[in-house]
Amino acid sequence: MTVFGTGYLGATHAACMAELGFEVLGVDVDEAKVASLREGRVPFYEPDLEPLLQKHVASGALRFTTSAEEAAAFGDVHFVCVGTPQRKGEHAADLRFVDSVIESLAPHLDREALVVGKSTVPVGTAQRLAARLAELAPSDQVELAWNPEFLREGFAVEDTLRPDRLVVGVASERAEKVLREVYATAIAAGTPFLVTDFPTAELVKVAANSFLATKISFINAMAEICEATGADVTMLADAIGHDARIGRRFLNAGLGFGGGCLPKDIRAFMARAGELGVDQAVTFLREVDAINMRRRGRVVDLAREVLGGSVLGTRIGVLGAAFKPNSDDVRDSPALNVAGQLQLQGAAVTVYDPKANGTARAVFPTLGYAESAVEAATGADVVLLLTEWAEFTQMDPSALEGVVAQRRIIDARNALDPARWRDAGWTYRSLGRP
Ligand SMILES: NC(=O)c1ccc[n+]([C@@H]2O[C@H](COP(=O)([O-])OP(=O)(O)OC[C@H]3O[C@@H](n4cnc5c(N)ncnc54)[C@H](O)[C@@H]3O)[C@@H](O)[C@H]2O)c1
Ligand SMILES: O=c1ccn([C@@H]2O[C@H](COP(=O)(O)OP(=O)(O)O[C@H]3O[C@H](CO)[C@@H](O)[C@H](O)[C@H]3O)[C@@H](O)[C@H]2O)c(=O)[nH]1
Repeated sequence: MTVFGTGYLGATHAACMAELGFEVLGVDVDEAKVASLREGRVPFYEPDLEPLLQKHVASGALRFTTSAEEAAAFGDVHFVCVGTPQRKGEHAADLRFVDSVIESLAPHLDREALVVGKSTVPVGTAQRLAARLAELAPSDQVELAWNPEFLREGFAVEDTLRPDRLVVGVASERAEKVLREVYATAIAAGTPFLVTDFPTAELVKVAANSFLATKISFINAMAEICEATGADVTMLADAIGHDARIGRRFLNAGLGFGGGCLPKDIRAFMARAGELGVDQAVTFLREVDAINMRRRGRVVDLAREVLGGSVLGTRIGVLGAAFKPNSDDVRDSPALNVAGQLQLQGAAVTVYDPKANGTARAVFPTLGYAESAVEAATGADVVLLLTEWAEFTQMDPSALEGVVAQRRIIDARNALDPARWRDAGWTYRSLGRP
């Protein structure tokens, strides 16, 4: 089989398919990425992925190329894992990479093949691509299926090898049969395997991400109320989370969601609903987005408040740049956004992230970068915890004693024990906790 796109999703999928016993060819247009993967080096940080890559590159089960023609000849199942980012200045998804895979692959498909979309796309895309595939492929035994992916960064390998469900949108029993063979290991282990039509499969993905985003913004809205009343949003989340119908997961209030998925997916969903004339069905997502973006401003305001009204000329130590821990991904990162806003307002900002300094520097070269939490906090008038890496949440306040200029900390992820910091003489502030 082949995997088009070897980013966070595709590289993981390719390595995991090799782990399941398939011969896999990864395809990417980025020559540097392909060169790195060929040497067994994952060009981003994802726990557990590199050993898997190295094992299967070494055995020859996993190879990489930049040639779509080579891929067409290599396999009968072709996964599409390329990016579908937000279009510049718009809410809609940019589908040019998905389109280009079909345009480059289809003309070489001269025998039976199944093209399986995994990228997150607006509903209706699969039907359009299936028609294009039929137009371009020399063989009439070429078909499309849609198999959305639900993996989380930081747990990508585990989620791929042991998914909590598999969803396949198919147009024929033959396609279903092929996908049952591909996922035989997970199915045998009891993973629910849901067979749907194209639009349902596409919608399952955006509905799931919309629900997760809504859950986070719901608790962040409660955090705003807690701040106005002196209530504690963490205890509130614990209490409502005990209701099994609600559940405690994804109720961590704080700086809100970012990354390459939730923000752009809810926006693309709104744009698509607008095109379909059903925008009213998802106008609540506008509020979900707005609540989420307000969290970033709230942290900047809190920093200003703690610093006596202005950040101008102050020194700020920032812990975390990635959009979440255990990842080096800084796409739409709330942490970097806050760091950038504070710098724009005149603070000297020094950032430290255990894995994301490099990716952060590439998009935000003007910020200061440190090699450790202590270095970032050196001389700081306030320290901001913006990504809850274990390295930060387990830190003892004494580690920064005598390092900072002022013992002030803003815990924007509600990830520290307030008593521990206050008892050590720190001014501790968080979002939605007294
Ligand atoms: N990152 C995640 O956790 C995750 C999880 C589930 C779904 N998704 C979805 O998967 C898709 C990919 O996301 P990602 O985070 O891996 O993106 P990414 O930007 O990390 O990777 C995309 C890759 O596709 C390559 N590419 C572009 N055009 C190509 C072409 N014509 N042929 C071959 N390769 C090409 C790019 O060079 C890049 O390496 C998106 O639709 C995303 O919404 C991502
Ligand atoms: O209680 C919570 C949980 C998460 N977040 C934030 O939400 C964002 C997204 O987190 P998470 O969903 O864990 O990360 P992703 O790797 O982006 O995964 C989401 O997006 C992927 C791509 O579509 C999907 O496959 C996954 O199922 C979906 O969880 C991050 O900024 C988190 O800090 C919170 O603020 N509070």
